[in-house]
Amino acid sequence: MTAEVHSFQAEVQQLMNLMVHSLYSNKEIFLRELISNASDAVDKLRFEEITNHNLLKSDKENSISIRMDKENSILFIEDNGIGMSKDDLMNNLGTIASSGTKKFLEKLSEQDKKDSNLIGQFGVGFYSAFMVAKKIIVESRSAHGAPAYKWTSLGDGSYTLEESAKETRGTLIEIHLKEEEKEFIEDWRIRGIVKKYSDYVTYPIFLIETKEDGQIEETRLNKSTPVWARNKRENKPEDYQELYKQISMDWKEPMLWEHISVEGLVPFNAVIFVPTEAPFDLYTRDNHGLHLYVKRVSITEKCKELLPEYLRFISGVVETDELPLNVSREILQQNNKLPQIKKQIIKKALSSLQHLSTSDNEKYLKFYQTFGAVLKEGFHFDYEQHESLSELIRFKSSKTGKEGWVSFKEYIERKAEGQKEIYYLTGPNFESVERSPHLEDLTSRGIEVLFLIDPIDEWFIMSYAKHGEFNLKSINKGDLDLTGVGKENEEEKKNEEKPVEELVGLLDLFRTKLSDEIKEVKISKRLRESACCLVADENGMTAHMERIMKATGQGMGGVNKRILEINPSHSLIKNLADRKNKGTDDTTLSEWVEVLYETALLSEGSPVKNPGTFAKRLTKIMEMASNK
Ligand SMILES: Nc1ncnc2c1ncn2[C@@H]1O[C@H](COP(=O)(O)OP(=O)(O)OP(=O)(O)O)[C@@H](O)[C@H]1O
Repeated sequence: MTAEVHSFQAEVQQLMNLMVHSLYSNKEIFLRELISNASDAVDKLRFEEITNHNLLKSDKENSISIRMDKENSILFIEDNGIGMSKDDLMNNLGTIASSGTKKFLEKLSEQDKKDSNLIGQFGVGFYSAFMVAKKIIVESRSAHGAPAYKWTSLGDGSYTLEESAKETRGTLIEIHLKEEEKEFIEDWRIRGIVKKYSDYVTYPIFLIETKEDGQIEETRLNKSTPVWARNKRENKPEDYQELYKQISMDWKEPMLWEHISVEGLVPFNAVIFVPTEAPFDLYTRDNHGLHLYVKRVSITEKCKELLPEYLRFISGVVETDELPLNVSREILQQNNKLPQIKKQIIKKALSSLQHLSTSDNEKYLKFYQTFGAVLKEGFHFDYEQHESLSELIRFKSSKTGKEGWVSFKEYIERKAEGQKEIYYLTGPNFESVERSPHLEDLTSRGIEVLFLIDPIDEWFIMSYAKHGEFNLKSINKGDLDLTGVGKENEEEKKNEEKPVEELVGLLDLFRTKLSDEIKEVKISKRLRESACCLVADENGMTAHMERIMKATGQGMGGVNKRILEINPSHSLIKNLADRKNKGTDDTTLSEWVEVLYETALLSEGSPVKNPGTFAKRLTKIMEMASNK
């Protein structure tokens, strides 16, 4: 039978060009990728074997073997796993199977493509073998029994398919090494690579060598028990690092790992990892989860039932013997043992983060800057963990400066005299809240204000209104009574004693003039330097929240009116009150009132309704002032 010629899908060709022309120095990872595929194939076989007794049998134990033909520089990697039919070969090795790889390719800019290190960071599976191969032959027979097929490619845009005489189930891959990559035919090199990357692989990896006397020698290269099932003391840091690379496709070292062995009611072993950097799909990923094994059989790679969404940056492996082997993915959702394992995993993950925060604060803050916003989602979804989560979150504040951080604990330790609430201000970024007029009185009293500047914070605060005995109090919402809190302020005392009658006329003017825009005008207790500011009702929506709602298409129209607070000791307010009381023409005063309101809008980061009119009014007022 003649071979059929097929073209690769465009993206595959793109990926292969990347591989073939890659200057990536860590080419040895190709073997890790092929071994990982072989191990997956045996996993799949074992999983299917439980329910399907008609699969082709193998006379060897489930394993992976590596052989070399030194004379012709060919490396053979063979497994007796599930194998591939002709269609499988076309679908798996002619298109891009993994959607992650596809996204990776889409994400690569032209500039990035020149950065060969990305290859290593991502781990691009089977095709990485083209970094070292001038030709690859894959002979495979599906365990379902269809005839075997042979796939051949030079990595040049096409591949051929023809029937093969292979009788045993599984896959045999021939890597015809490029002239300059012959180091990979040396057995010391192969031993080293397997040890380095694939020591944890569940199935035996054999090196098969023909000795000078013709004897065939089989040496097992990997350890027999996977990392998670061994005693912690037997494992070296490198064991965990390698396991991480295998399961996460992340080339960077993990930031943190935790080996969990639980004996109780539902015994299980697990290793969980926190990455150093955020995966590109951290906010969009819906395929988070842990790799679940039951009695060494891989059940599913992303078991969502084992990990809450707010810990979706964690990857890892869980093995338990407490589930039936033939557990289907649907049954997993109803299984009552998984929630118990999940609970333990959450507990361990949070406590190991807590431990990191006390043992290496710098490293913890790096973690927090990368994953803190995701962690905060937990306040909404996991009431039970509020206490542990509250120990883990950090804030910028009026005292930390832009680079610093403060925890709830530190905040409370340095609270001001008489302080019974935790004060916070929400906003889109540090700059916008740092100079907010709402801070003035608090700052002058030496009271620290937390800056809630993550987009998620408005939701966080809805789910977490109290920390211990301290209510969390927004400083731009409702009344703010700071009597007796922090440093007493002489200025403040004077204000309180001051009669407000002289402001009545001006307040009325504000009310009539701005009745469409604001809910109320009040005398402020929170201002020192600014003439006025806007605040939300106790239960109302802050300007920041309103902007978020609008951005997410849930605008509230004109319904959400705020309160304008004016500073009775500000000379501008005093002058305006004087003018009003002396009966100055309302139309001129109205202009001032409008401009004051508009500056309050600008200082909270909101746009003015009509910038052109605002500019004209301001110019007119400046002109009047300059004439004096
Ligand atoms: N030894 C093998 N036995 C059976 N199927 C295999 C084997 N090697 C590869 N495959 C099939 O080819 C597919 C593509 O492999 P490839 O390594 O490119 O991607 P992947 O393993 O799915 O994803 P990743 O990008 O995560 O490595 C696999 O999903 C699998 O279905």
